[in-house]
Amino acid sequence: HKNLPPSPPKLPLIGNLHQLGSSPHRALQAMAQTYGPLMLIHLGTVPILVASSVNTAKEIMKTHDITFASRPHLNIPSRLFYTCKDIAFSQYGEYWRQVKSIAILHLLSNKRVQSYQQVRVDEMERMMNVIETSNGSVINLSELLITLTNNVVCRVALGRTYEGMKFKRLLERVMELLGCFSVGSYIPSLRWVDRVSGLERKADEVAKEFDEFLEGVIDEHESKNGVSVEGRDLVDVLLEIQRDHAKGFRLERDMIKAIVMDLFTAGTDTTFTSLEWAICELIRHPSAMKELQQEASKIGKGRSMIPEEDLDKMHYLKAVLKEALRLHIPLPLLVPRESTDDVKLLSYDIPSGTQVLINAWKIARDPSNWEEPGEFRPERFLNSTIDYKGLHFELLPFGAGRRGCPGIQFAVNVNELVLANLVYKFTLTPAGKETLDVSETNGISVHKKYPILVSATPCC
Ligand code: HEM
Repeated sequence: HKNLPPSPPKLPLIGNLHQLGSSPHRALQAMAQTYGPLMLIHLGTVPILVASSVNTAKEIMKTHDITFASRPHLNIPSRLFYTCKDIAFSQYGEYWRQVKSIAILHLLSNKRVQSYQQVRVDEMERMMNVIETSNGSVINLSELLITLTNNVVCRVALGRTYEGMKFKRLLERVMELLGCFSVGSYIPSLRWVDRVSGLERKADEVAKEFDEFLEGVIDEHESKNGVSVEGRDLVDVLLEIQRDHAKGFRLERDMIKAIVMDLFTAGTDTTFTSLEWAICELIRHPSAMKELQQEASKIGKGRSMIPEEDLDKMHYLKAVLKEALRLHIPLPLLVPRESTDDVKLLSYDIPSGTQVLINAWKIARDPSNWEEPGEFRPERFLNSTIDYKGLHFELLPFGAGRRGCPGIQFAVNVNELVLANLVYKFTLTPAGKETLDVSETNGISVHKKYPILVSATPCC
């Protein structure tokens, strides 16, 4: 006798799986037009609640946040993250609380993020030098931005950079696998499909390679007894907590590796993606680019770079980054959640154990929340109090509530510094149509399909 939310008709065994296609956030947007802002779809035999409006997202992530604060146990994340001993995929409870607070205290708090200012400046300058020495020939800006975000996270978490394609390719493969659909997670009787298709094997191979890399990092830290190039880094802190058994919390080696791996996958890809989209939209909108360059030269006043202290005066810069995050939410369906109790949502009965997706992408492009939602118009944020920190449910690129992203400040500080200085120092001219193309990749995070290729000439 339960009053369940409306559901689209489903096929036996596969449910609505066939309707999701390669771009689930778009398919779910279309389904919500018919079935409403709170619908219950079925992926295989698993019911999934999909929220697609400000009101329904708020009910889940604010009113009933604690009920929806867990994550479902999924096959691929479990294989990659040491049976979900990381932060993002671990179930709600004491373990998650402990590891999240360690990551915040030692890596992501405002104070810690401020302390990495020199690392950001070094890496930004290093990138500017590469651009400068290109002497106007075509460069792959996307590639440079990935290296920059990777290096920043490596230096503060691991104490030094690990450059080279092998590491970058490994991270890419983790993100690809997280975006793959595991049949066995949704149709238990077809678990064998994941084995036959090679998905489980690929996940195990990547997990093994990452594990070897992380073992090397930990050995390096143990042998130098905690003194790294950058001073005390996150791995040093985690090893210290492991030795001390602080507050009776036992941090095992697998947990350390899962936490570090999580921060890489959650932190580098999303930060790079949002910066790449912002630059792409600026190149596509020369008047917005001009406005931002004028602001940059006013604040820069002919100095060699715009320092971080001055970024707060750059209101248009902040508006550009917000607008890019609105139009191109890096994780369009956020990270799946799961309820841990029966709950009444609006007038519907939602049973304990229901998986939940929030279609933040649809909400950020909903004409009832935004004027001309498909247009890139940074001005809309100039006289608006709407922010992305999880209090305004029309803009949720970082999620909200207990499971909201703890890395907002980390990402924003990198992106503001790099974008401000890039447009301050260079005029970017696109090389070829694909740079302006807004096609997206498929997967858990949505990238620009084609890299940004530009020639850069110094601004006088
Ligand atoms: C523009 C950049 C970023 C975006 C768009 C982003 C987005 C998100 C989203 C949507 C979630 C899930 C929120 C939810 O379920 O409500 C999340 C979780 C998380 N993010 Fe970020 N993130 C970014 C940068 C970072 C950075 C730089 C770090 C760390 C270095 C980070 C670490 C995490 C972690 C650890 C979680 C899991 C939180 C939990 O489950 O309790 N993120 N992020």
